[in-house]
Amino acid sequence: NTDSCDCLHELHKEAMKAYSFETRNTSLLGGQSPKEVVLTGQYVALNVENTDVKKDGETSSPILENTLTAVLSPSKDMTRLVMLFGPTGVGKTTAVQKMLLDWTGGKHLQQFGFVFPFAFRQLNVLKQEMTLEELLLNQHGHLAPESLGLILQTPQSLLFVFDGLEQYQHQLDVLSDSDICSQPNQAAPVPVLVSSLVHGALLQGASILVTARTRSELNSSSEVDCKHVEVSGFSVDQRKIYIDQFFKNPENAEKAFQHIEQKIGFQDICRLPVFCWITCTVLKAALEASQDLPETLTQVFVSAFVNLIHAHALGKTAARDLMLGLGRMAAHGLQNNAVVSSQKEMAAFGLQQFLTSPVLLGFLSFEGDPTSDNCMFSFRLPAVQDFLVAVSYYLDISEGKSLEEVLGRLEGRAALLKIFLSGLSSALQRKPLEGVVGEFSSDRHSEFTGWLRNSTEEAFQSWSKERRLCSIRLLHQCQNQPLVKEITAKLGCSLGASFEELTVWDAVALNYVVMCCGNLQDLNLYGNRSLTEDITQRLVPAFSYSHKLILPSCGLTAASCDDLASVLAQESSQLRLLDLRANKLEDEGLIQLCRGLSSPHCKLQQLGLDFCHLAGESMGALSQALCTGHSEIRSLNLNRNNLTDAGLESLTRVLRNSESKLQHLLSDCNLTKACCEGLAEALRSGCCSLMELDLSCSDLEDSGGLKLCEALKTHGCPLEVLRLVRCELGQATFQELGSILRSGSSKLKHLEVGLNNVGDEGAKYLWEALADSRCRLEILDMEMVTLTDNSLEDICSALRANHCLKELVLKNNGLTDTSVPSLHCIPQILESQVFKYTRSSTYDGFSLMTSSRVSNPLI
Ligand SMILES: Nc1ncnc2c1ncn2[C@@H]1O[C@H](COP(=O)(O)OP(=O)(O)OP(=O)(O)O)[C@@H](O)[C@H]1O
Repeated sequence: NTDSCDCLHELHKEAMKAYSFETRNTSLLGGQSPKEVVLTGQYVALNVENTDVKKDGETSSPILENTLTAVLSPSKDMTRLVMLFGPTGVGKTTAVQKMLLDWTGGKHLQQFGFVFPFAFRQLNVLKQEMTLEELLLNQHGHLAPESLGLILQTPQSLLFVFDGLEQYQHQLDVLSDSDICSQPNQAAPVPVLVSSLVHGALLQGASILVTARTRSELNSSSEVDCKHVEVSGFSVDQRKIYIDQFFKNPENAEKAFQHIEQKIGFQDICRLPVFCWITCTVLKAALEASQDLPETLTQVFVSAFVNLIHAHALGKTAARDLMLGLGRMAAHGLQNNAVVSSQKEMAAFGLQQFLTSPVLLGFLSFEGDPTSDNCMFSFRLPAVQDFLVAVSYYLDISEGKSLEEVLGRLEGRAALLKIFLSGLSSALQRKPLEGVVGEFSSDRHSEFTGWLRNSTEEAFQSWSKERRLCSIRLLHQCQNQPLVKEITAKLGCSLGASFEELTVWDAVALNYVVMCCGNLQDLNLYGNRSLTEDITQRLVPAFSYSHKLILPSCGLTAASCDDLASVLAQESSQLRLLDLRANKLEDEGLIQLCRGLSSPHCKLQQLGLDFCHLAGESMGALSQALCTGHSEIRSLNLNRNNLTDAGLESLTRVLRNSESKLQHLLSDCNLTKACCEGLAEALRSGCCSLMELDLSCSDLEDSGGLKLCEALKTHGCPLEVLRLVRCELGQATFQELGSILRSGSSKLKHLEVGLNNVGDEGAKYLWEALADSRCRLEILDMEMVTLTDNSLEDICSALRANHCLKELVLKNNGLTDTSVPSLHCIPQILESQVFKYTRSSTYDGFSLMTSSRVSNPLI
């Protein structure tokens, strides 16, 4: 018995070597036949994602074959059902074909004595009732009827593979008990046999592998152990392997790979092996003919379609009719989520005349006689459908559907369609296609251009980041420089793509748009966490065309600084403001950036480096760059770095340099009193142009504070804004500040000294100063300096006497109901708009600190 079973097993394996899930021929839009891919060694191992089977410690996505072998390993007598799913063209059929051939060759799935492959599409045509044994004989002619009893005796050793669930015209639902077929020799309709197998009623313990385009949740009975495995398509590395194999010529392979990675593939489309096949075929033809390579996705599809029509020598009228018929089929499929069309529907789409023509196989897949009622037709790739809908929009004005109608019917599923509509709106891009199908309608062209103009403006005024990014992609795809320039001019030459996840292809699109604009005011990429080195490198052209470049929280590291430096050093660079806040540049990054800052071409005026993980080491390079004589830097923000006193000391070189234009230095950076000596000296040097200095959050203490006061007292000290918040200052510094403000020699207009614990006594010096007519202070921030109601009288008299102050911040002090209402009664506070704001902010802070002790004075 065992011997005969072994013999049957070998016989079956031998026969399965010839089996093919699909009999399709290689076609431009469909790819190579899965079997050919495997037999010619073109198969690139695929990975899986989101699998129900997880292995501990696995970091990268596992290889598909290993996962399937593992998940199908029998553990108990329960039927195992595995759904292998992924979008069309991702390689499911090819993968199961590979598994089958591996099994026949003794690799993978060796736990099974017999693997029985089926294509769902072929099961549709079996209308008569039959037994499972007859079904097996029908599909696998090499089996002898008398051997089946023996083979089916041990279900655990059997694997049934069903490919292409979406092509199946029946459901796989659980059957009612009366409908179930439980015996291999019991006759039933084929859908009942299949469902009974899948749900474990027939041949319990057998394994079932089903492939489907979407994750289908089978309404399975409890006896079935159902697992899902998702095919994720080609990663970048796998694309590289595929392209190298495809081209053979390494130079062309590299060109094609770079071209796909940088320009053409996007929106995940190049994860699909079938897309790689189409694109490689088009690129290969162009490279061999020494033609220009397609620059956009639309150009790839235009080339593919033109090649197909040429290959079948179709005349213009026939080609146009074919495009229109396929366009109707595509629109019907997209609108109704219909995967297959019947022969009757094909006639309704106007494709009757093509049913017997070989050209149809170039665009569609079908099995058997295309004129028979049973034949079902489908597209191999949804992108082909989108392209056809776009082509027929421009070709067919007779049906009168407006663009809004066409897009509206597809609701959120029109992204790719818009790409093709935009691409085909370009005369240059559609020209080769017009050469074979005739001219596109100019009315349609105007309608689309108007729509693009409006939708782009709306997108950039909206909060939707997806819409903005989508607009950038559309503008790139249309390759229409005057139009892009006109639209961006209307947007005030300001582009924002904040909080996006820009891909390499988006970077290409963004570059194109900025180049068309020529002179961009702002480019705001705030919070683009994905600005990797690779992407910044590609964005160099866009960066150097921008006046203001906003890049906070973009995940930039030192690796990107070389590219940023090259932007600054470009002779044509327009950059005036560069905001790099909250990126982990570190000293290494800043040192590289300094290469650009010291270039004679650098025109930068404002540089934001706050919270960039800088320590003091890079300050030497920075001060050297700012002392070059041609530096235009006026504002430097180094807040929230760990500069150290030595780092700041290096920077004081810049302040002493008469050619430096630095006016604003923000460096709330954990400094100590040790930095004050050098700083004060620089401020007194007479060469310093610094108007704003922020040393908040540094342990300056009175000894540091007094040194700074020395500088403030010096005639000609340019400081107008000084922030010394939380600097451990005491009354001595406040006394000195008060006397400087009263002296009338200081230019100080804005003073922030909050979070220094000086109390009423310390603050008193500033109230006295405010009361003095020589005090020029306009803004005074005294948040949380432990004021109490005892200061009330001083504050009131200072405010009554003062005529300069515009804003006073008293948040988070110990003022209570006793003082706050009196403050509100001061005429200056009541009259001035700014005071009104300040008044409420005073109350906010006040209530925050002492809400348990006061009632709301404003009620
Ligand atoms: N692993 C692979 N290596 C090389 N080429 C592949 C691979 N997988 C698929 N292809 C190419 O992509 C084409 C489409 O693949 P396949 O038919 O297997 O996709 P599918 O997921 O079964 O699609 P559908 O859901 O439409 O049936 C193949 O004809 C082949 O040219």
